[in-house]
Amino acid sequence: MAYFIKEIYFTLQGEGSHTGRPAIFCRFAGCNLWTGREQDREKAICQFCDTDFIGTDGPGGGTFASADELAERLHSYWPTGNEATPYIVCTGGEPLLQIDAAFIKAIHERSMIMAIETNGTKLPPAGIDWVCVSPKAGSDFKLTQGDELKLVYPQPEAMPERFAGLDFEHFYLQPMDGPNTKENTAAAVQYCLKHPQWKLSLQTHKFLGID
Ligand SMILES: C[S@@+](CC[C@H](N)C(=O)[O-])C[C@H]1O[C@@H](n2cnc3c(N)ncnc32)[C@H](O)[C@@H]1O
Ligand SMILES: Nc1nc2[nH]cc(C(=O)O)c2c(=O)[nH]1
Ligand code: SF4
Ligand SMILES: [Mg+2]
Repeated sequence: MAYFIKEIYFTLQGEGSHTGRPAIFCRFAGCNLWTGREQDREKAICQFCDTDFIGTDGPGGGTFASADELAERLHSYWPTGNEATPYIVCTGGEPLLQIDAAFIKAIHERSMIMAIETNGTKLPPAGIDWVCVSPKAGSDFKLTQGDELKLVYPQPEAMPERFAGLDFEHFYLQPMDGPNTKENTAAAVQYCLKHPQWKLSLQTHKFLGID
């Protein structure tokens, strides 16, 4: 199977449990909750997306003919001469529209760790090492277990109470970035203080000025 990749880059994980961890980002093209075109945003299921995931034209992007070819390319982004195990974050767009068993196998054959960021509308194939689920209001939410649930806050039809009982190790609120970032951040802080099951996730890469 071919894989359509918007961009590949090496940076620090900016969000959630692994904030600060060096990671190779593999951004899959395409999403099932928005076309990615500005003129379609208003009628999209997910309307607050901060990401360009259309096409394969970003840095390191392209069409990869096989799982081995993509895994090999990802591996080449890890700095040589150190002991740490390469850590890959698959995101998008929606990575579970494309990730299959062959790709997971190709990652593990090269002794790399595979994490995903997903909207939770598709069930993942077995074997992914770290699953971060970020539910979206109005979507057909299916993935009720994983390592970390990272809810963008606030979403009136997807408030934290709906997700607090699900099978995750970590529960995060991530303030919705946009015209009301400051108010959303203050509201997320207040929610966490009242409901300490939830922790705050900030998009640290945005204020660090890294990708
Ligand atoms: C661009 S999405 C790609 C992965 C997947 N489609 C998803 O939604 O989880 C990566 C992460 O960014 C979050 N995100 C997107 N737009 C955001 C915004 N405006 N403010 C805060 N987080 C946002 C998503 O909820 C998700 O956790
Ligand atoms: N540094 C950095 N960390 C991230 N964590 C999740 C991201 C994403 O877009 O999925 C992201 C991103 O775009 N950049
Ligand atoms: S589901 Fe994820 S990639 Fe798709 S539009 Fe929403 S935030 Fe963006
Ligand atoms: Mg991002």
